Order: sequence, then structure tokens, then C-alpha cells
Amino acid sequence: MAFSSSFSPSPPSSSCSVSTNVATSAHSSMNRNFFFSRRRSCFLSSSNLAVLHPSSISRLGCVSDRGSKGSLHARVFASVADVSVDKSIETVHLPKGDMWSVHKFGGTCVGTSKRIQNVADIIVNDDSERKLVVVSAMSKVTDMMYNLIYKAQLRDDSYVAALDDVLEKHRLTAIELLDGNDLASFLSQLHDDISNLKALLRAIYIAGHATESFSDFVVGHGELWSAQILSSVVRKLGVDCNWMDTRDVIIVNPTSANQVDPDFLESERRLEEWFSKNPSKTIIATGFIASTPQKIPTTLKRDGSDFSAAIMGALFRARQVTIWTDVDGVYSADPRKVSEAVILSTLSYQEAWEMSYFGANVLHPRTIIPVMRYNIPIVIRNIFNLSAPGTIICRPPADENGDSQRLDSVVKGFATIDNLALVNVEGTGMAGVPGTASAIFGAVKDVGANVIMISQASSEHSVCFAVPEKEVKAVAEALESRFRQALNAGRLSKVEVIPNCSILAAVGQKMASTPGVSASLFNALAKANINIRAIAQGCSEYNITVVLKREDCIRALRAVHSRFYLSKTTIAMGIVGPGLIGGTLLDQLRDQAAVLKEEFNIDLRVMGITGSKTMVLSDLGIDLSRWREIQKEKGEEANLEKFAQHVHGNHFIPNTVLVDCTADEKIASHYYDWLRKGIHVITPNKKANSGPLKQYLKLRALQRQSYTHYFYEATVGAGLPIVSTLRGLLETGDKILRIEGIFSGTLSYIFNNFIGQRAFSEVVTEAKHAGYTEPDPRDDLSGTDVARKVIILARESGLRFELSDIRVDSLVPEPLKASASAEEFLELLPQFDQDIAKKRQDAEAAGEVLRYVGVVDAIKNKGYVELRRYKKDHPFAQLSGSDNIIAFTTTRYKEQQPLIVRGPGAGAEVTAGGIFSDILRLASYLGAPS
Ligand SMILES: NC(=O)C1=CN([C@@H]2O[C@H](COP(=O)(O)OP(=O)(O)OC[C@H]3O[C@@H](n4cnc5c(N)ncnc54)[C@H](OP(=O)(O)O)[C@@H]3O)[C@@H](O)[C@H]2O)C=CC1
Ligand SMILES: N[C@@H](CC=O)C(=O)O
Ligand code: NA
Repeated sequence: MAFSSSFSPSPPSSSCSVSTNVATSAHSSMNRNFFFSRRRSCFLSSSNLAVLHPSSISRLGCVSDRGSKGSLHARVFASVADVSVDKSIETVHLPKGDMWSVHKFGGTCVGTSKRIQNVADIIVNDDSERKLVVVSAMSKVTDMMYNLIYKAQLRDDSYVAALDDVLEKHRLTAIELLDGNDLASFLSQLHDDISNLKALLRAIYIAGHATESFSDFVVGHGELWSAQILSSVVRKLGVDCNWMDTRDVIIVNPTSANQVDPDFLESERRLEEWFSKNPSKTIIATGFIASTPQKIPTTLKRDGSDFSAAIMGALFRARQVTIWTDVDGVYSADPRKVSEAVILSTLSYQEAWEMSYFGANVLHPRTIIPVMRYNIPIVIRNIFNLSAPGTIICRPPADENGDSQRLDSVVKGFATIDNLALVNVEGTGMAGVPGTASAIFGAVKDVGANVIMISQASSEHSVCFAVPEKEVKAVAEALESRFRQALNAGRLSKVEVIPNCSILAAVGQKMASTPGVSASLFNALAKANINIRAIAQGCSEYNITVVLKREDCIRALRAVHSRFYLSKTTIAMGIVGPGLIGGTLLDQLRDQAAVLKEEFNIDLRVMGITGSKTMVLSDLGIDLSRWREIQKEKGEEANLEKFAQHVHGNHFIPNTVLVDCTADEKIASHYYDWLRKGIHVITPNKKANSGPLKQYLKLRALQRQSYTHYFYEATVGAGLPIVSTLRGLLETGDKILRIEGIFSGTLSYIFNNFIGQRAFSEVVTEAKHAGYTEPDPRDDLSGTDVARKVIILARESGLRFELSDIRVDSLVPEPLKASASAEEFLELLPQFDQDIAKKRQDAEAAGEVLRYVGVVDAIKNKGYVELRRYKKDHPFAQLSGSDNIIAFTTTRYKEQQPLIVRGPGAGAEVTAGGIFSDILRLASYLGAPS
């Protein structure tokens, strides 16, 4: 028959006896008779489907279409008719419990034939003993179906073409996935359904109106088709399965608030009956659709398929309900607003509830209720990322005392609601007057406004509450009118409206019973300079709500989220000078960042890199695997102030460090300001610590007063622990007598390799290429670099030297002191090779070597740098490569047995390593685990 629909069974054969087991097609082999009744059948037989009974017309809001096929009326009456249940059917025991797993696949999961195949694979690979799979309509189909009704109601003929699109979409999908009898019977069913729908839409077109039942009937086809296709695909994979039209099973009662309440008892009875006829181990069930007790087709409204899955889970007492979607799980905050948002591994039912109220992408609260009753966990998983474990919503496991343990962190998630206004009703006449709150909220109710949050201080002088902005005008007017007398008499001082507000809520089941949580929350808001207009916390302890100015809302969300989710050793870094050393540091950070985060909870994020000409800034952290390309492609004009502000201006990362890898005095002159702003500073640049004494002392004094850190280990001996060794000696009460050593990696390398026939200038060039020299190698050869190191150690030891106090033997030939550039200097240097060669030969002739040393003489209160001759067996003569050697003579480490530190004292890797270890020192000062 033409109207043999997957929804409506074959038409009655003009008899009143159609009641059970009317198998209408290969697809709808289950009991389709729910929609037939004696009464309806009689109607049908008497009218021969041509005319609707007037009472039914008015009930369904549909008029007859004389030109349409009778099948329309059959379906309409099928839905309103009562059911006669066939009591003769032998009941098969319905197995319940752990053996069942329930899955729900939303529209995007079954959006294409490839995805349907993918879903079928997931079903087949689930090794649960029994599976019930709830499936939505293919993506966009529900909208397409609603659109059909919309167009038909508007008497827009294009509904016919739109229906053809629906047909085509499902026809093509079926052709791609099915073959043989399965394909043939699905297509035959599909064509029948479409022709029935055409007739029904025609009626709507004529009436210019569709009742809710008609709409629900039409849109429900999307689920019917996807369930049939999916069940055929699963069967094709060798798994025996049946599909279920859930209108035969899920019975719901409409509620006043455009929602429905499942009738679990009746639904369970229906399920048993259905199962006795279809004792399947794998069931593919339609999502979204259900029936009223009167067997009128209806839907489960918003997020209906999730609800279907939860109801089925509860009916089967399933082991688990898995909701498959296109996100990895429930986020701790809206990831579009908070880039740091993380997927929550667990949520309690109550937390999920709270989060969903605030619009988080969680389940609708009503979806949670059926499964919560039986403690059935709900798992939210991403069908496009099977490796993501998803979020489990369940009852928190109990500890040995039977108390609920907390799941993950105390605060789970943060959410916001925008477009609110606060209403503040204030006055001394409110205190101690019973009924004031009732009068206020009675007035609010009268204008139909929804109160989102209420707060009243115990002084009772004011009540404040939040309502949607669009409702506030009516609320204020109603209150003013209701309290006119009290306002005139001065018992109420005002009804104040504070527009442009947002709510920020923190959700976590154990939040309020854990001391200090709200303090942390408010502290984070205070630090971000955010004013709180109102606060509410219920005794349920699941949620703290604050009302803020709307423009502060995202900042507030980020601030509180980072307070609870970022480790306190999250550090925003700015790298100044990505040259040889800075660049190597960035590469080391790239290679090590994940390990640090994983093992030590140290989260280092490079928020900016600047050279002298260009800089790159990032809000999230620069991808260090591509920092060079990013710098080339996205570099903007360098601006140090903007740079520092950007790196430090992110209020949500608790710490900032600027790492100066230049040799620039100008950059060093900013340290004071940076430290003052709470920015930690780390550097291998010697300019600040060897610059004017006064500035140095000022800088160190500031550092000592603040809890802001300034580390500069790499300024002396690169990565060697020279500064830290000296500090260790001093801080433990040792007294420095003398520090003597080879402090220049460059000059060490030069004199270690200036042997045989080699020319001095050639070895200098080699040292430069090896990355040992200063950006300008004249700084090394002139002894200035060593003098700076001597100064740094002398000042660290408490001596007050200026650079000019250090006597220095320069190796730069007098005529080259004025050379215009480092390049020119290196070009001309060979002309002077003979002079230095002569010095070396003289030393050699005496069995000695040349070494360039620096000395801090704390006893004589002087420092100097000179080229000296050492016997070949002296420790200073035993070095190789760029080795530094530094001997500390102290009151504990006496004359003949100084404390010696030795090793490579220059080069990109060791220097960057020294800076990196300063960064980790900072992290450990900030509380990183050791
Ligand atoms: N080489 C070594 O073994 C050791 C070096 N050091 C110290 O490390 C520091 C860096 O040396 P190295 O990497 O070799 O030098 P490079 O010349 O290779 O790099 C210097 C970097 O600083 C940048 N720079 C210079 N001036 C400015 C400015 N005003 N603003 C922003 N960026 C600027 C340069 O950028 P741009 O190119 O855009 O101008 C360049 O990226 C020096 O202070 C050095 O003393 C310390 C211990 C050992
Ligand atoms: N140029 C310096 C580098 C380290 O400070 C050196 O050679 O030691
Ligand atoms: Na060092």
C-alpha cells in the first residue's frame, strides 16, 4: 500500500481488527500496530480515508486535503488512536543490567555514509554482551524536516523540492552503504515514507498550519531512516541486530514547560513487550522520538536523542551510556573564551548538571536524571578522536569511610551567562518585614521574568537578583508599581537596575566544603582587577556565582580558570635576542618543554621573541618547532615596551620572565623597571652587572627587597656553576680571599690552539666560528669581557669596583683599536700575527705557556686582567677547547687547595644550557617540585 510507512504501518484492511503484528515491510517488521485502534480503524473504514473527523481536525490542527491520498488521514489517526495490546504474545524475559551498553550517536556521527560505516564499526567492536544504540537523524536532516513543515505552512510550493532533497540524501546514502535485498527494501520503504510525507505536507500546505503532533510526526522520519540504514550496515558486518522505533517503547507525558516526562513504568512494559518479539543482542533505536500515552507521536525536545539514550540506559539498567559527539569531552570552560580550557576526565552527576545549566557543552540536565537513578555512568566521547578517553559523568567513588571522594580538582569548571541585568531593591523598611521577598518575586513572576540568581545580605536591607537584560525593564516597572507606596514613604530607597552584567559561575561538588576555594576565586578576580557586583552560593555547595560587568567577563573567566587550572609554575617568557645563544635556548626549550610539563609541572610558554628589528607576539605561546619561520613570516616591527607589556600583560599566567640574550646595554637598562613591575629577569648579558656601580647596586637592592628574581649565571663561565658556587660560599658564611682563573672561553680556546705554525688571527677566526666570542670579538681580545666577569664576581663578593678600576692587558693591537667594525678588525688582524707569535715563542723557550687570566684580589681590594706565562705543569696550562677554570680561595678553601670549577666556558649549547637552568631555578623558587 502506498502509505506503508516506517512510522505508520500498512493501512487497515477496512476492518476493525487490525491490532497486532502488522508487519508492513522488511524494515518495519516489529509491531507497528501501536498506531491503530479499533476506533481509528473504524474511522478509516467508514471514511475510506477521504475525510477526517471534525473533532480530529481540530485536535490535530489539520484540515483534510480532498485531493490527497487517504494515507495521510490514516497516519494522522494512527497517531491519535488507542492501542490494543496483544496479550497473547508470549513474553520473553527482558535481560537487564551490566551486560548492556548503550551508545548514542548524534547527527554529525552519522552525517555521511562513511561516518555511518564508522559508527557501525564502533558498534561491532564494542565487546559488550548486549548493545543498544540510539541514533539521531543524519546531520541537517532534522532541520530539513522542520523546514518542510515551515515551507508548507507558509504555502511555499518549494517544500516539494525540499522533500525530494531529503529523499535523495537518504537514497544516495543507502546506495553507498547497502546492497541486495537490504537496499531494495530500504528504498521501497523510503519511497513509501516520502510519498506519505508529501501527502501530509500537502495537507499542512492547504491548512497553512501544522500542529505539534504533525510536526513531530514529520521530523521523526530522520531518525527512522538513519536507524534503519545503520541496522542494515551492522547486519552487513555479520552482527545480528534489530532496529527499534522508540515510539513503540518510550512513552512520555508532556509538561507545562515544553518538556516531557518519561513514563518509566509504561515504557518498561513496552520495552518488555517489544523485546519479547525482538529478542536481540544488538538493537539500533531511534533517538528523539517517543509517543504520548495516547500513542500520539511526539519528540523528546531539545537534545532529545541524548535523553532517549539515558531513558534506554535506565530501562535496561545498562552498564554505561556512551554519548558519541564531535568534541573530546566536557571542557573546564568554553574553549573559545579560554584557550587553556582542558577536557575534564570526570564529573559528578551534580557537576554535569550545574555545568549544563551554564551552557557548557554537557548533557541537558534531564538527560542525567534517568541514569543517575541507577548510578549508570555516562561517557562523552569524540567519534573523530577515538584516542581521547572522554569525560565520565558518574557518582564520585567513595573512600574507605564511605564518603564521596572528590573527582579531580575541587573546582571543575567555569561558565558564564551574558546579557543580564541586576536588580537591586534596597531600603531600611525591608528588614524584619515578612513577605518582602515574596512581594518582590511575586511582581517578577507577574511579568514572566526568569530570575537567574538571587542574593540577599543578612542585614535584609537589600535584595538583589539577576534577570535577562531583555526582561529587566518590565521587572523594574512592576517593582516600582508594586512598591510605589513604600518608595514614596521612604521605606524603600530604590529599585535600581544595573545593566550590562554577566554571571560567572564556578562549579565543583566539593568546592564550598574545601576551605580556601572561594578565597582563591576572589583573589584571582581581585588580581585581575575585576569588581564583583553580587555573589551567590547555595548550600548545595556545587556552585559559586558572581555577577560582574559584562566587559570584564571573559577576563574574569580566564583569570579564575588559570588560578585553578594553570600550575603555579606556569611562566610566560619573553626572549629578547634570538641570536646564537637566544636561538639555541629556544631550541632547547622546544625539546624539553613537554618533559618539564609532564614530569615537573613546569609550564614554560614563550609569549614573545624580539630582536632589534622585528618581534613576534603570541597569546597562547609560540610554537617553538617553527619559531624561526614564524619570526620570518609574522614578525612585526620591534617595540620593546609593547613586547614587555604583551608578555607580562597576560594576567592569567601567574609568572613572567624576560630573558635578555643580547649584549646590549640599552636592554640591560630596562631590568630595573622590569623587576619593579614584578617581571623576573634572566640573562647571559654582562652589561647590567658590570655597568655603572650605582645602577648595579640599585638593581640588586630592588631585587633583594622584592620577591622578583634576577638570575645571571651564564654571565660568567657560561653554563658552569660559577656565580652559584660563589653565592653558596658567601651565603654559608665563607669569606672570599681571591678568585683567579681563565674566564674567557674565547681566549682559552685561542691559547690552547695557538701552537706550532698556526697564526694567531686564524685561531681567533676559528673561535668566532665556534660561537665562543662576543658578538664583537674585540670585546674578548681587548680583555673587556674578562674584566666584566671579574667585576661581576668582585661585586658579588661585596667589592665595590667600577669597570675602570680593573687593570686590563689588551690583546688588540694598538692600530686596530679604532677599526670601524668587527669584520674590518678580523681582516686586519693577520698583519699583527708576528707580535703575538713572538710572545708565545719566548714563553715556549722558557717551558711555559701563555694564559689570559682574571683575578679578584679581595685582600688587596683590586682586580686585574692580564696575559701571563704559566709553567707547562700548572693546572691553567692543562686546559683544552674553550675550558674555563676558576679557583676560589676562601677562608675554608685555603691557599694550596682552592675550590676549583672547570669546564667549557663558552659556546652556544653550554651557554643556553646555563640560561635554561636559571629558568628552572626560577621555577623551583616559584614552587616547582624537585
Ligand atoms: N657566546 C657565548 O659563548 C656566550 C655568550 N654570552 C652572552 O650571550 C649574549 C648573546 O650572545 P650571542 O648570542 O653570541 O650574540 P648574537 O650576536 O648571536 O645575538 C644577539 C642577539 O641580540 C639581538 N639584539 C641586539 N640588540 C638588540 C636590541 N636592542 N633589542 C633586541 N634585540 C637585540 C640581536 O638581534 P638582531 O639580529 O635583530 O639585531 C641578536 O638576535 C651576549 O651578551 C654574550 O655576552 C654569555 C656567555 C657565553
Ligand atoms: N665571549 C665569551 C663568552 C662567554 O661569556 C667567552 O669567550 O668567554
Ligand atoms: Na656560569
